[in-house]
Amino acid sequence: MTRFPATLPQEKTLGRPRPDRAAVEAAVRLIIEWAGDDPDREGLIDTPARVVRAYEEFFEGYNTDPAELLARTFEETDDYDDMIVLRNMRLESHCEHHIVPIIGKAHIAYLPNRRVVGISKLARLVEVYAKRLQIQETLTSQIANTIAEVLRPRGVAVVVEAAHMCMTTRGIRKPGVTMVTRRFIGEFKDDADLRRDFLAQIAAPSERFG
Ligand SMILES: Nc1nc2c(ncn2[C@@H]2O[C@H](COP(=O)(O)OP(=O)(O)OP(=O)(O)O)[C@@H](O)[C@H]2O)c(=O)[nH]1
Ligand SMILES: [Zn+2]
Repeated sequence: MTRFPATLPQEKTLGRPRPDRAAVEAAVRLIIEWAGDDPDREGLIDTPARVVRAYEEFFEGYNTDPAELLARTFEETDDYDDMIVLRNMRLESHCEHHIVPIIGKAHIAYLPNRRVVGISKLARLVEVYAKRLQIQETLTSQIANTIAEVLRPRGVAVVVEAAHMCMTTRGIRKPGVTMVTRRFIGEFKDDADLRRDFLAQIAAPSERFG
């Protein structure tokens, strides 16, 4: 039996009112002072503005509706009905607990139900959710749920493997540890052979073709 999530996670974040840039720069200046440095010295004077520009990049996923990204699909794929896999996508995110980088990779597969999507859109989908604050479990589920809801494929599989800098560079400090999260929907959930096939695909050595 094919199971899909009933609805997409609510996009409560889109269109929220935001504080203005000057207020955010002032907050960064306060952190510099709190750390014990002088925010007016030459090397730091432009830092609040730089940090805000950098954070704009890190959090740009709040500006895009993920479902809209996948809206443009190609119908009628002749008879292609096997899995479509996008593997080894670099993933850069920030954890919601410490706002510290999460670096890793994502792998996505889906079993089309006549409709396919441009492959770059799947990579963009990963990017949109990665450039928001969340935990890795939620990130993994959101990517899978959106593909399931918008494309209505026969199945979706998402695996994320990442290192959390909040665990490697501070706190417990365990460099080399990675976290693996997986979400299987539809036929990937029901069919252990299919799941193994997908996991073998993403484990295989990959060659750089270009
Ligand atoms: N499950 C999960 N935990 C995460 C993720 N990112 C960070 N964490 C954890 O979130 C937890 C937050 O725990 P707290 O005790 O509130 O924070 P903390 O005092 O900074 O904890 P330590 O990191 O253990 O020093 C930590 O255990 C982190 O390792 C994630 O994506 N998923
Ligand atoms: Zn963290």
